[in-house]
Formats: sequence, structure tokens, C-alpha cells
Amino acid sequence: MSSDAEYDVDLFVIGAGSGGVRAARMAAAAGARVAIAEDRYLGGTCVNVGCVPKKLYSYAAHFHDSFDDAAGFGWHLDSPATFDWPTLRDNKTSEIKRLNGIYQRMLEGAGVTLFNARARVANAHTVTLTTADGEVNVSAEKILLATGGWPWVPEFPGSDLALNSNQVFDLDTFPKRFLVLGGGYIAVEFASIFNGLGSETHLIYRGDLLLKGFDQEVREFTRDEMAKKGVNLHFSTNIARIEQLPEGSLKVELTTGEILEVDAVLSATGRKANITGLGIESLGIALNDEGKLSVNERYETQVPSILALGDLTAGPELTPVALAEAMQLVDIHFHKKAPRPLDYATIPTAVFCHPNIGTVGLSEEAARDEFPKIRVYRTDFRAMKHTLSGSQERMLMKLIVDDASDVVVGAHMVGEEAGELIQGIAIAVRAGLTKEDFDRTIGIHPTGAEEFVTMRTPSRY
Ligand SMILES: Cc1cc2nc3c(=O)[nH]c(=O)nc-3n(C[C@H](O)[C@H](O)[C@H](O)COP(=O)(O)OP(=O)(O)OC[C@H]3O[C@@H](n4cnc5c(N)ncnc54)[C@H](O)[C@@H]3O)c2cc1C
Ligand SMILES: NC(=O)c1ccc[n+]([C@@H]2O[C@H](COP(=O)([O-])OP(=O)(O)OC[C@H]3O[C@@H](n4cnc5c(N)ncnc54)[C@H](O)[C@@H]3O)[C@@H](O)[C@H]2O)c1
Repeated sequence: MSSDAEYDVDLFVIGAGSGGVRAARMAAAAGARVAIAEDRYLGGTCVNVGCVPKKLYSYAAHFHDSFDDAAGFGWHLDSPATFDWPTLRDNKTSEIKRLNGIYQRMLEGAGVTLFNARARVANAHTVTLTTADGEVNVSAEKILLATGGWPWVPEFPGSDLALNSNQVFDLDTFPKRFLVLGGGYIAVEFASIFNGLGSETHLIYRGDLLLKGFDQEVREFTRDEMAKKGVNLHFSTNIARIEQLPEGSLKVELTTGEILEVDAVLSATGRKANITGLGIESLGIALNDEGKLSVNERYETQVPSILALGDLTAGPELTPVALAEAMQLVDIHFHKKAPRPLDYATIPTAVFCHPNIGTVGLSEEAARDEFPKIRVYRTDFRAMKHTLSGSQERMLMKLIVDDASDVVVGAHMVGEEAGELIQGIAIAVRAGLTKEDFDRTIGIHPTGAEEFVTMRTPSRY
């Protein structure tokens, strides 16, 4: 790359995932000369081994319930529905290829120079690319680290036989018996997916209740609903060892002594910052206690010309967070705007277990810690659809209100399409609306969602 300017480019982005691509495109649109390096797949984790394929598989798994529900409405399948894993897997792969192409065209269209190469930081203003033809240096006024995270698997005898979330999407054969280790997002989502697709499914969790950090009642309700759907939940236990049996299946011994025989084990035990070989240690960029990069409100690391965002930095590991940080970063560095720190307290999130969880703001427990007195409005019920389907699935909805100000500080839901529904509620919570505002909002009938504006009597204080 050559230019009369002091540096080859104004911005060099390492990692073309959610945050990196957004920052590169937006900086280029602001007139910056931008390059980006990606050594694996355009679109990063979300597009290739995260949100997108996960959601497609979650849709696939939901059909199981839909087929069951249909009979009460008069629909009958002539023969039992069968599931073909290669069709789902390969259709998913084609869709991801299509998305990879869209990302490439978006970057090219924005005038971003794309390197299909692994990158490392050589110094505060130089990126070294490892290409088939050897190493290439590119100088940059600013370097953005957007390399995301990588699945972490604990070590125990036979842990190499466990899959991580990157590997679970492309299995050659469908696991008739599936075991997942962990109690976080990925564990509950994949337990629901494989259970829905027809596997005998086990979830092994060291704690006594899944989804630590979520509202306690949401956690308990989700546990009960997942168990009703047939997921075998094993709490307060861990995997002691895994052995491969001669015919290929896996013998999993739990710390409780119980033995399970399965076809695949997924370790969904968290992710670590993806900094291997990135060269940041020698520049004095230190990791915080969580193993992530610390940045200031301008997204600058300890080396001011080196920026970072997304899963690599503190905060929730969510695609919309990486995207929002990218927009902020570009505003600050390329539109010269003052920093407007994101409101991390009201980031909504959904867990795509079955049924889904949607949540925004404070849990009941966190609100009790923060405010002298709260009001909790909650309801759980069987959705109208299930009066005919016969399904015993229930829905939980909850509003947490600061009693003194009447502001709704948390909203939680477990039920069909909770992820879709909570997005709108999140606007109200983010805006600091009061319970009276909710009460004055007219419901939409007949929906489950109307309960969010019709709960009148506190269930407890
Ligand atoms: C199974 C799963 C499901 C998920 N589901 C959801 C969901 O439903 N909703 C949601 O909001 N979030 C979800 N997430 C989280 C979401 O995917 C991440 O928060 C998001 O992708 C983070 O974006 P990022 O830009 O920080 O990093 P990434 O998207 O991880 O991108 C980093 C990119 O950098 C590249 N890279 C790394 N090192 C180098 C290097 N040295 N040189 C060149 N390139 C490099 C990587 O190959 C990668 O493409 C999920 C994650 C997983 C694992
Ligand atoms: N729907 C979504 O938005 C979505 C979906 C999937 C992932 N994600 C993001 O990706 C991140 C990573 O997901 P995740 O589920 O891997 O992480 P997580 O942090 O949510 O859960 C990790 C789980 O592994 C357990 N664990 C950790 N070490 C262990 C050990 N040594 N032995 C046994 N268990 C252990 C933890 O107790 C926890 O239950 C999430 O935090 C989330 O931000 C988001």
C-alpha cells in the first residue's frame, strides 16, 4: 500500500466480525482510508458459528412442538414427521456462504481494503499480515482490535473428546444422544436445540440452577419448562472424565458417579478473548481480571493509537453491543464527536432456549439491592394457543418497579417469541417510563404481550 500520507491507512481493523465490519464500513463512509484483515470467515462469530446458525437450528427444533401442537387444531400428518440433519446442516451452510458474500460486497462497496490474512500488531502504528507470499507490513494511524472471543473448554480426562460451539454446527452424523456441559446461554440454547431435533439430551451444570445472573424466578421457570420438554437436567455436578467406547459412542462419568453414554458432548463453558499471537503483550497492553482488554470511553487501550471493542473488551458478549460500540468509536474518532457512553444497564437480551427468555434491566434480586422498596408484578399462564394444542407450556411475565419513582426498572419474560417481544418493552425501560405509563398503554388483544400492560396488582413488594 502506498500513499503520500504519513501512514498507509487511517484505520486498520483486525477481525471482520460484527464489530470490526461495522467500524470499517462506517469509518470508510466518513472518508477514512480503511483496511481490514480476516483470517477465517467474514462476519465473524455471529454469522458463521454464533447467532445466525444457532437461530436457524432453533427454528428447526421448534417444528417438533409445532407438529405436536397441530393435532388439536385439526391437522394430521399422514405419517410421523422425520428429521434429516444433513438437509438442515447443508442449507445452513449455503445461507452462511450467501451472508459471507454480502459482507464481502459491503466492505468492497464501502471502499475498504480486505486482506484474507492473519494479522498481528507489530508496533503502535504497524500491522503485520501473514499471507501465502510471506509477511506484509501496513502502517496505520489507528489500529482497531476486533478479534472477538474463542470457546474455552476446561481440562479433565478426555476433554479433547468434547466439542466446542464452533464444531457443533457441522457434525457429520446427528447425535441421537447429546450432552452439554455448562449452564449459560450456549448450554441452554443447544440443549433445547438438540432436544427439539430429537436427541435424548442431558445438560450437566456445576451450579444448582442454570443462567446465573438472570432473574431467579426466570431461572427457575426456565428450568421447569425445559424439563417439561424432556431435557434431562443434572445440577450440582460436573464431568469427571469422558472415554470413547470401541463402537464410537462416549462414556461420560459425572462427579456424582453417574455414567451416561452419549454420541456427542458439547462444552459450553464460556469464551476467552481471542488474542493468541496478536502481539499486544509486548506493547504493554494488559488484560483485566476477566482476561479482556480495558479501554477508555474513546475505546483506546493503554496505547492510544490502538483501539478495541466487542467481545475482546468488558461488557456483554452480544452482537448488538459490538455494533453499538463500533458506531460510537467511529463517531468519536472519525466524526470528532464527544463520547456518549453506551447505557450497559438497559441492554436487552434473549436466550433462545425453548421457550425463549427475553429480559431487560434489573432482576428482582438486583432491584432489591438497589432500591429501598420495589413492586413486583408477575403472572404466569398457559397461552391461548395451548388451550387447543394441549401443550402444557406456560409463559412467565414480570415487571420490576422502583416503588418511590414508579419507574419500571426491569422486565422479564419466558415464553414463545420472548426475544421478539422484549425489544419493544426495552425501549420503554430504556426511556425510564413509569408503571403508570405502562398502565395507560392500551393492550393488544388477544396476545400474551398484553399482560405487560394489564398487570395491576403487585404480587409482592
Ligand atoms: C454459539 C453462539 C451463539 C451466539 N448467539 C448470539 C445471539 O443470539 N445474539 C447475540 O447478540 N450474540 C450472540 N453470540 C455472541 C456474538 O456472536 C458475539 O458477541 C459477537 O460476534 C462479537 O463480535 P466481535 O466483533 O467482538 O467478534 P467476532 O464476531 O468474534 O469477530 C472476530 C473476528 O476476528 C477474526 N480474527 C481473530 N483474530 C484474528 C487475527 N489475528 N487476524 C485476523 N482476523 C482475526 C475472527 O476470525 C473473527 O472473524 C453468540 C455467540 C456464540 C458463540
Ligand atoms: N442469545 C444470545 O444472545 C447468546 C447466545 C449464545 C452466546 N451468547 C454470548 O456468548 C457468551 C458465551 O456463551 P457461553 O454459554 O459459553 O458462556 P457463559 O458465560 O454464558 O456460560 C458458561 C457456563 O459454563 C460454566 N463453566 C465455566 N467453567 C466451567 C468449568 N470449569 N466446569 C463446568 N462448567 C463451567 C459456567 O458456570 C457457565 O454456566 C455468552 O456469555 C453470551 O454473551 C449470547
